[in-house]
Amino acid sequence: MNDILNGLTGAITAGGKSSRFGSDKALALLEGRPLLHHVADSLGSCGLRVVVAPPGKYMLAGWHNVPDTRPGEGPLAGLEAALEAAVQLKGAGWVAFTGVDLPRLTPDFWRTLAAARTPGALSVQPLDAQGRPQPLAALYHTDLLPQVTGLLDAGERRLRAAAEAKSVVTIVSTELSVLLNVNTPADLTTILR
Ligand SMILES: Nc1nc2c(ncn2[C@@H]2O[C@H](COP(=O)(O)OP(=O)(O)OP(=O)(O)O)[C@@H](O)[C@H]2O)c(=O)[nH]1
Ligand SMILES: [Mg+2]
Repeated sequence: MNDILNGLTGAITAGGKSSRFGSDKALALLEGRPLLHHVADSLGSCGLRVVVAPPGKYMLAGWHNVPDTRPGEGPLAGLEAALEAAVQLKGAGWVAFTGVDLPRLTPDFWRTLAAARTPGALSVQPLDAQGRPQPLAALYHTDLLPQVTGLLDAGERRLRAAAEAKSVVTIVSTELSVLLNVNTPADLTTILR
């Protein structure tokens, strides 16, 4: 089958400390499976798949383990590592980028983002329940890599700074529940309600 996701690199940034969760949330179970596996399933059709994490920390069959370029510096640094890996392993193109803690993402969510790309766009981001772009479940083009590196070198750490507003396409997600984000144990309980 010709799946639009096949042309994308799927990337999960998984180098966080889970300080609010209290234990490694990537391995926390939802419906009997680790959050990391739920997220990985949503990106399973991507032609290349990378997880940015310390070497050997997670075992994901079919995924390349890529180490952080700047360990502990947050998800913007995780994006830098993911874009670098995508360029090295596949060449220039689009990366579907997310974290370990959005377990309700689906392949169709990513297909909707992929279908919304426009010429000249460098990122596609869904609007959350508050109408704000959610940069942790978004597409980024590898052309952003020099800019992301420059931002990090200048001290920027906010993921939402990765792409300028004029190069971001935003989409209204029909199913906002796909963006449910687990930061605390209570968030996980809420998801199950
Ligand atoms: N590769 C990488 N990923 C990171 C880093 N910091 C956070 N992340 C990931 O970014 C995503 C969203 O971050 P948070 O929700 O803040 O997760 P966290 O940093 O583990 O949790 P807190 O310590 O509670 O903030 C998660 O998938 C984290 O694993 C980092 O330094 N490197
Ligand atoms: Mg954090």
